[in-house]
Amino acid sequence: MEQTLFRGRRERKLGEGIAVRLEGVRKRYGDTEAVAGVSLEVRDGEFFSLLGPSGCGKTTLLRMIAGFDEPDEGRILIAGQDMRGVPPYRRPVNTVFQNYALFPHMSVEQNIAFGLRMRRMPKEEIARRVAWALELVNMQGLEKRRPNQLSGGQKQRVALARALVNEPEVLLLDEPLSALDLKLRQELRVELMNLQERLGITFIFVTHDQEEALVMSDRIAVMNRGQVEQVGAAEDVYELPRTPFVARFLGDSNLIPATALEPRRVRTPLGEFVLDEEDALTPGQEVLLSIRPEKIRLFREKPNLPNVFQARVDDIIYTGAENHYLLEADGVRLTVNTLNQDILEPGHDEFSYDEVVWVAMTPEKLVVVSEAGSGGGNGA
Ligand SMILES: Nc1ncnc2c1ncn2[C@@H]1O[C@H](COP(=O)(O)OP(=O)(O)OP(=O)(O)O)[C@@H](O)[C@H]1O
Repeated sequence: MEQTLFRGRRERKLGEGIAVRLEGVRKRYGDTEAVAGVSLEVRDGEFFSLLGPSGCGKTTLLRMIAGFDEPDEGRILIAGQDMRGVPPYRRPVNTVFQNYALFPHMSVEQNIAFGLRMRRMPKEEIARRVAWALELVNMQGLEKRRPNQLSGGQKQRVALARALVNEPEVLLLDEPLSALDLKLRQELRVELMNLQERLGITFIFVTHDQEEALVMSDRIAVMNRGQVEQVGAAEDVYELPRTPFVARFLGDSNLIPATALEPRRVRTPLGEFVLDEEDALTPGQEVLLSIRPEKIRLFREKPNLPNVFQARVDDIIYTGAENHYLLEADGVRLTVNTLNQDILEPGHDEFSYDEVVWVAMTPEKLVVVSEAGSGGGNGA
């Protein structure tokens, strides 16, 4: 099995084993199928994210791994053990919640020590572990404070320390950064990543924030309506989305309808395109093609490239670091993002309103996304 992953383009070696395995897990609340058949494997030492919009079933899935809820169908295995009927406190996992869930009447130290006291650990061992956990999250010196004397970021550090002090095999994190402001969130992202790398604990991280998932994760499972639509390394799910939902949810995407003429040749409203696609199409097949706004290239003169056509600049949005061009061609609207960067020749991308430009779509950046639910990249 391939064990080398890249996070932020840094090579990471993961363990051989499977920390958490979900097999056909389902959960229904009345008429709502919150989790609709999820199969996944999370590797030992992996930073794994469950990413999806509100209501897609992320929290329900996490709660079932933690043992706060049981699946209606399917199995959850942690470190190879079937968890059916195993209560939360007997599972080798701990959870960090969005709202910290600290005990308000206890000091930082007492909050962190609570789980260890419940397990009747000797006093010296508790003190040693609490000191270790405080140092881990940079909270030394604040051990006597109460939660209401802490900032949001500090509270979340205490919540993290309280979970880590139990030395779980798997740490479950349910939107732990979403209550914090952007700057703090960005700082804590880096801290969390470093901590995870240092401790080697498996993290399962729930978020609806695509950037957070892309930055932090070894792999991401993109969820929609109780199902996993695609699993892969950040670059894979971003560069090669397999469903229209994944293409739209992770960043912006241009979706173009196409009909296959040959396995790697399609007809679109913009002309005939060649594809560089692993899985060949059947002639007559109707698909959607996805291309990211920053992968489309614009030219003044007709370039000698495949998949070129002309379009009119309908609107230009200046966002500081980028220009967003809204193009119109044969009834299709496209968004193109270009960087305003000094290393590029001046004037290379300064197109004007109503200008007719040449557009090129590199075959390897043009991805076939099958309709969701039609077998377009699932689970495991
Ligand atoms: N205890 C419950 N009783 C009834 N319905 C529930 C319960 N818990 C969750 N649901 C429903 O199940 C679906 C999935 O909810 P879940 O909380 O897992 O989604 P989520 O992806 O975590 O969303 P969010 O990001 O908003 O927390 C939703 O439609 C939700 O309303």
